[in-house]
Amino acid sequence: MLEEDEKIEKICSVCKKEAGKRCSRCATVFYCSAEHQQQHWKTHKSTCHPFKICSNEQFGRFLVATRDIRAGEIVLKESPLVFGPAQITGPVCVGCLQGLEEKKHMECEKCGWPVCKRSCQDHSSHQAECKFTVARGSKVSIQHFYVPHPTYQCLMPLRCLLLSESDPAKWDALQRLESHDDERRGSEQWRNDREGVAKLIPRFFKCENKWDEDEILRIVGIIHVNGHEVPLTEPSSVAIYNMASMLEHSCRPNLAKSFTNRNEVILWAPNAIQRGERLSICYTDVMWTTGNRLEHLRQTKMFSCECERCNDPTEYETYSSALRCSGFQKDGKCKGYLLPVDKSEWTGDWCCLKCHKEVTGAAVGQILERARMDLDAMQKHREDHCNKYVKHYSKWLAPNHQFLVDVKISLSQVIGGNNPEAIKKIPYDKLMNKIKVCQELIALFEKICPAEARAFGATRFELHAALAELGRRSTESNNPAAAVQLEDSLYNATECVRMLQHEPSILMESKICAQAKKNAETLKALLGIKD
Ligand SMILES: C[S@@+](CC[C@H](N)C(=O)[O-])C[C@H]1O[C@@H](n2cnc3c(N)ncnc32)[C@H](O)[C@@H]1O
Repeated sequence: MLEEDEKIEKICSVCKKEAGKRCSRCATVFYCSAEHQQQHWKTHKSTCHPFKICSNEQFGRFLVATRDIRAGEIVLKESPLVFGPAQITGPVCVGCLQGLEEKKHMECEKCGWPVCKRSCQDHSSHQAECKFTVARGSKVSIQHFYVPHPTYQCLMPLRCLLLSESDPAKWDALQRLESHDDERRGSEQWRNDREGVAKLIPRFFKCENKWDEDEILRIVGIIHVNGHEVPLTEPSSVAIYNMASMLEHSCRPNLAKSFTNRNEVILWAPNAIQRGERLSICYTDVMWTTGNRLEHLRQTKMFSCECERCNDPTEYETYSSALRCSGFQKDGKCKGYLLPVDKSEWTGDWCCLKCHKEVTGAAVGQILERARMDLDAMQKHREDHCNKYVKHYSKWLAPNHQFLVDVKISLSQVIGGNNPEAIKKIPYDKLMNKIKVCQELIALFEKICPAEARAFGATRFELHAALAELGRRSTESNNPAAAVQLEDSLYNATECVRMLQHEPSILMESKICAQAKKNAETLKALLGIKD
């Protein structure tokens, strides 16, 4: 793809004469002189990205790096085309989108939609729907605050539809996004959207002839396929971006996603990316098993993932979706792992990679369902519950299985994590166990999700804290290993900061990052390291 670039005539974007300079930020436009480059910057800066848009039959549009991207570089920072409440949500403030409690809210003076404070009724994102609601002739009246509210399902689609009048340029960009209209038609989700949105909007807003059902359903499809969950409010909200919506999915993506306090998305590269590589994010949860990821992508994004990770049932020999053969055999001796007989059929029969015994899909399903239910029921903030779960399900699940990893992440945080002093009081074996759990998690993340910045950041923080405590104890007992342990702690604190540097101040991760920064300074002083 990029070889074609080499054949492109290098012509100055300003005077169209032969050009010897290339824009170093995007590597896609040329100039004959520094003056012309400077002159062109005003127009060029909005499209100056280190990637270009490509497309093919299978993926539609996708983004490809036009130059080498350094580890840590921001690849794209973008404001949303539109943002609003999630489809299934209790009442939230229509200005800032924060959740509301029954007696602690007010109503927009013009239209009646709930807001948390007066200034929120003037929020720009509420204006078009406010006018539109006023036009229906009566104010909205939200009465029930503790259940998902049906009218809220209409809000995000309405915000999108009203862009055609309030912001035609954004409306055009929205129209170009994939809706999977035909594939969605007839599905359970589509039927719910038809009843809950496409039929409700005309009825509720008294606008029978404004949009037809198919038009509304197409927009709902665009929201499902392209919407990003934004975790800045409680409950989370949804935003649609223009460029970011063109990123393809991979179950081992190369970009990390974060948000600013203003709902901008930040896509950055935790590790270096080579020119010509395709840029990707994960549309589902990278920690899930292959079966769960595939199913979720099929249901919500309408495609069957064929990425490298999905094509390798061992998932880079981590066996993250595997079960243990021993759990299903009477003698319990076989140490092999079970994986599906057919790698694209995760609900079919499974087979042991070692002894080749087969287990029915139903038996596998039963264990997974039980493990999932116990996971939902347990108290993850309790170390004893976590240990009990890990001990019990290690009989059936491979050590890197989604459910065990979920509990091990909790365990890494709860061991000595009650308060800043708690780690000083835990016995040596617990401290070593915390270190072991963190190291195993990091080794797993490096293989299956090297760009999962938040998981890395949080686990690096726990590991740094445990190693600092180990170093402290070693120092007290004159153990010569102390220096290495403290250096290792410093390395993990620094990595934590690197991974969480783009997290917004609203989120806990940003506080963890700030604490890691402080701790790194203390460790440097202790080790006599100067910047
Ligand atoms: C958010 S959109 C990405 C942009 C889209 N390709 C476009 O042209 O607007 C998501 C859709 O892109 C396609 N897509 C993204 N990643 C894919 C992948 N790994 N394999 C197949 N299709 C993919 C699917 O059709 C998916 O529903």
